[in-house]
Amino acid sequence: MALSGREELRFFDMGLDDRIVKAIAKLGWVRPTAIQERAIPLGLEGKDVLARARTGSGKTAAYAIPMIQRILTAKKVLQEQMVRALILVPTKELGHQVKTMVSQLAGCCSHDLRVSDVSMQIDYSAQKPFLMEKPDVLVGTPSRVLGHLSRRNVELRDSLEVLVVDEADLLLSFGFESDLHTLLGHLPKIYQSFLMSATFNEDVEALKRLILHNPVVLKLEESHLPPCSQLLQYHMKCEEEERFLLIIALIKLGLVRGKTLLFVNTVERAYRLRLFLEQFLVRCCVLNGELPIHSRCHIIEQFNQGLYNFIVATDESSLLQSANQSQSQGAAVSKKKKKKNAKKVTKAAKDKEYGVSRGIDFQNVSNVINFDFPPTVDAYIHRVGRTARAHQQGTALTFVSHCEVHLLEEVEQILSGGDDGKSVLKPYQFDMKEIEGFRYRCKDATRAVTKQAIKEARLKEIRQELINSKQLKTYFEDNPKDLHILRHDKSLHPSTIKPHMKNVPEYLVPSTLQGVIQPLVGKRKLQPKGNIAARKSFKKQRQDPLKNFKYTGK
Ligand SMILES: Nc1ncnc2c1ncn2[C@@H]1O[C@H](COP(=O)(O)OP(=O)(O)OP(=O)(O)O)[C@@H](O)[C@H]1O
Repeated sequence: MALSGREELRFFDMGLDDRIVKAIAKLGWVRPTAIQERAIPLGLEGKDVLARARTGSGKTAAYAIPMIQRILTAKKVLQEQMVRALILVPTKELGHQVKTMVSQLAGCCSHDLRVSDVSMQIDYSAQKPFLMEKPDVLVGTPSRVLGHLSRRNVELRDSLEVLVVDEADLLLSFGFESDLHTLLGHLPKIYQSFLMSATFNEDVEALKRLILHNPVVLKLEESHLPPCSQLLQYHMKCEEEERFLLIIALIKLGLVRGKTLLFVNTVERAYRLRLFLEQFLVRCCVLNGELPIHSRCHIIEQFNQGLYNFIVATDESSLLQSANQSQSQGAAVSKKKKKKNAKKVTKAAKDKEYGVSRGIDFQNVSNVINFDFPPTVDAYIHRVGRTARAHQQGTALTFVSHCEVHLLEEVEQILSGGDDGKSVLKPYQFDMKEIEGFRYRCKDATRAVTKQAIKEARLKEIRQELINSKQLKTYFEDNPKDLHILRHDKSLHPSTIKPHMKNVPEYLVPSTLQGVIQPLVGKRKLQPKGNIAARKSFKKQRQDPLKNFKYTGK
C-alpha cells in the first residue's frame, strides 16, 4: 500500500497479525513512532536492522512487533515449542521491562507465545524450569544467557530465528564483550538480527560487524532529544546550598508538579537529598545499584503505577562512561582499561548490571531534575530522556554550579547541533530572593542530615530492602495483588522530623506567586489523645461526611 505521508501510516496498514494490532490498540497507541514506522516494515521483510533513534522513541516495539509476527507465522507451520528469539540487554531492569513490553504486545496471543526473562541473578537451577518449557522469547543479559547455555539449560543452535541486541552501545562498555563472543558460538549460522541503540559509537560498529549480515542502517535524522514543543529544557545556576533551598521551594510551592525524577551523582548524595526532603515530609524513594534487584524493579513498577511522585536516582552506568571518556581523550581506550574501569565502577555501583538512566521506561514522568550536573553529555541525554517519551510532553531542569559551566556549554553545543548557536537549555527565570523565607527552614533541615544520619539511613534501607526483596520474591509472587502494600518511601530518619515543616505558611509564599500557585499543604492529622473509646468515636466521626472537615493549613 502506497503511503504518501507519515500521518497516514497506521499499525493497521502494516499487515500485522490481528492479535498484535489488538494488543497495540489496548496499549492506546494511535500511530507508530518514526523509528517504528521505518523499522517494522523492514523487520517484517526479514531484513537485519541496525537502528539508531533517540531515547524514548519506541525502539522496543520497533523490533518486538516484527519479532512477534515472525514467531506467530513460524508457529503456524511448525507448532513445536522452542526458543525462537533471544533479546540481549545490558541491565536486569531493562530485562524486566523488555519482557513486560513483549508480553503486552503479545497479550492477545499469550497462549501462543511465551516470554522468559533470565536477567535476575538468582540461582541458575531456579530458572531452569522456565527454560525447560522452551519459551518462544528469551530475554537476558549476555552473562546470564551464557551461564544457562553452558549449563545446557537451554539450547539455541537449532531453533533461534531472531537475535536482538538492545541498548547495543552500552553492552560492550558493561564488559560483556567476551561473554558475547562465546554466546555467538552457541547460535545457528543464519538468523535475523536487530541492533538497537540511542547512539552510534565504536562499540556499536564493532557489534555491527560481529552480528549483522548486510543490514539496513536506520539512522534517524533527528535531534538527541525531543523538540522544545515537546520537551522544555532549563538550567539554573546555583551553588550547593542554593540547590537544596531551590528544590524544596519548587516542590513546596507546587512549581514542580507531577511525577519527578531527581538525578544525583552518588549514592551518598541520593540519601542526603532524600533525608533532606523527608525533613519537609516530602516522601520519595531512592534508586541505586546497592538495592536488591527485586526492590529496584518494584520501585519502578510502583512509580509507573503512580504510587510515588519523587524518585532520587543515581545512574552509575554513566560514571563508567565518564571514566572511559576521560581516558579516551586523544587515544582509544584499550580493552584492558575498559575492563579496569568497569571493575572500578562495578565496585562502586555494587551491581554492574544496574542502570536507570539508560533504557528504563519510567512512565508519565513530568519532570527530570538534574540536582547534580550529569558527568557526561550522554548522561545528560539519557537522564533527560526519561521524560517526554514517545508522544508525551515533559520538562527538564538542570542545576549548574560556577565550576560546571563548561559542562553546560558542552551539552549546549551537542544538543544545538551547531544550530546557529541557538540555546536549547533556557535559563530558568527564578528570583532566589523570593524564596529567602525558606532559608531558615532549609538550614534547619540540612543540619539534621549529618554524615552519620546518611550512613545510618543507607544501612537501614539496604537491610530493609533485603527483607523486602525476599518477601517480594516469595510471598508476592503468589499474591501479586498485595504487592502495593510494600512501600519503599517510608521515613528513614523519623526522629528528626518536625511536623510543621510539612506546611507552607502564607508568609513563605513569594508575593508574586500569591494567588497564582497552590503550595503543597498537608492535611493536619487530627488524632485525639485519650482512651480507646474516644479514638473509636473520633474515627466514626471522621467517617461521617457531615461531621468531618478538611484542614488546608492556610
Ligand atoms: N507508537 C507509540 N505510541 C505511543 N506510545 C508509544 C509508542 N511506542 C512506544 N510507546 C511508549 O513509549 C515509551 C518509550 O518506549 P521505549 O522504551 O521502547 O523507547 P526506547 O526508544 O527503547 O527508549 P530508550 O532508548 O530510553 O530505551 C514507552 O512507554 C512505550 O510504551
